Amino acid sequence: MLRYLTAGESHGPALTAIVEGFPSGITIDRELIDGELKRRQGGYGRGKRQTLETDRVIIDSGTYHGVTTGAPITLRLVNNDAKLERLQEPASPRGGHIDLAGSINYQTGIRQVLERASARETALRVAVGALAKLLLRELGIDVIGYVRELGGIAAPPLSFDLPVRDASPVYTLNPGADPAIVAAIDAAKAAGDTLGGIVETIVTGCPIGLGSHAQWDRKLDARLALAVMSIQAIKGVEIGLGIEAARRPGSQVMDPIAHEADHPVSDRRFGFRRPTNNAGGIEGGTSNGEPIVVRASKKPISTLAARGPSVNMATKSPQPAAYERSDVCAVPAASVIVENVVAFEIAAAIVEKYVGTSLAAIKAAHAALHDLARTHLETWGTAP
Ligand SMILES: Cc1cc2nc3c(=O)[nH]c(=O)nc-3n(C[C@H](O)[C@H](O)[C@H](O)COP(=O)(O)O)c2cc1C
Ligand SMILES: C=C(O[C@@H]1CC(C(=O)O)=C[C@@H](OP(=O)(O)O)[C@H]1O)C(=O)O
Repeated sequence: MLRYLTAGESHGPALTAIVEGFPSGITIDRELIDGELKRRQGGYGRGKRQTLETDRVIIDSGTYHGVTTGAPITLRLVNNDAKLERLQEPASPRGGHIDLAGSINYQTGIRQVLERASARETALRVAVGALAKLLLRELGIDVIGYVRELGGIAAPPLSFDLPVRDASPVYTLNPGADPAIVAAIDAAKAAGDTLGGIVETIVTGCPIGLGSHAQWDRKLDARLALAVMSIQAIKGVEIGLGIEAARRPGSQVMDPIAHEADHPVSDRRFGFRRPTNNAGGIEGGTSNGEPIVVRASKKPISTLAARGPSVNMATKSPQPAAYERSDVCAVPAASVIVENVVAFEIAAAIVEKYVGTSLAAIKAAHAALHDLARTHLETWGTAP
């Protein structure tokens, strides 16, 4: 079983993740992991904090001469802005944050709970997902995330007709990338407000048969939804058509099935072709070989420079919500986070399916199960 835990506070000395069950034999590609961390730090609308941090992964365990051993892998990120013990207790809780419910739940101040709830933790989740990508790429599985919509303005969708890597670079919203969206972020900032958006992740190259229909907690769509929904500020998750499916008749939701007799032996889909992908690559909790499409809505950031109404925790009298500094928009960052969180869940499903302790074992099982499925189809109806 591939799993991980994270630890660390936003302004503590460091953030740590322990990844358990990661197979042996995979060469650590630091450039890939640090590249993902850099992508997460980018995007138009981020606040001052990103100018202070330079996220680079430190690997404290689980490798030997740069190759994974199968032992738990410790990933660490240093916080440059480490000042936890010097930070003051906010006088008033911020709506949209853990501040009120968390300090009652844990009987602490607001600082203790907000530090752990902070999306600073998503840096670790990206590092863990990037590690997972090192396994996925060995099997030809690619994961890409991008922005679909920001502040209600549509961004160009990714074309399904092109190989995913060539179709579109990640939509990072550097200044000038999309004048309408950049202007909307600038306007929100000037008003002391913030913007949210919709991000999408597409996984290509998945074998048929990740997840299972047989039990609720083994369903791949359910696992993806849990993982993505757990990301700070994500408020909705869809697979394929998602919510839109409810508005259409069945004939416009169900993906027809065809078969192409003339397909290569290595074809992941054994010649089966689907002209549409409304299911988003998952039917009955199981990957069906089509691209997996996960969409998520990210709420606008709740900490407002214009300071929303709140109350003083000591006197209970009205006092605007606390404000120190904040992002105005972190939707591009969310696209990178969702992408890497999805990558991890796909890798976990791979490790589970192929019961793999090593990369070699996973590759052998991958090939053997493909052959088994092909024989199953070729001899269909002949077995007693
Ligand atoms: C990449 C990223 C950056 C974020 N930056 C901020 C921020 O600067 N200020 C803030 O108030 N919330 C920020 N958030 C959102 C909060 O972490 C989140 O809303 C809060 O922890 C409450 O969790 P919930 O919205 O999931 O209920 C950010 C979220 C993400 C994904
Ligand atoms: C540090 C990160 O995001 C932070 C997430 C966050 C929050 O409340 O979630 C609040 C801000 O932190 P600070 O108060 O230090 O400016 C963001 O900068 C990061 O993404 O690396």
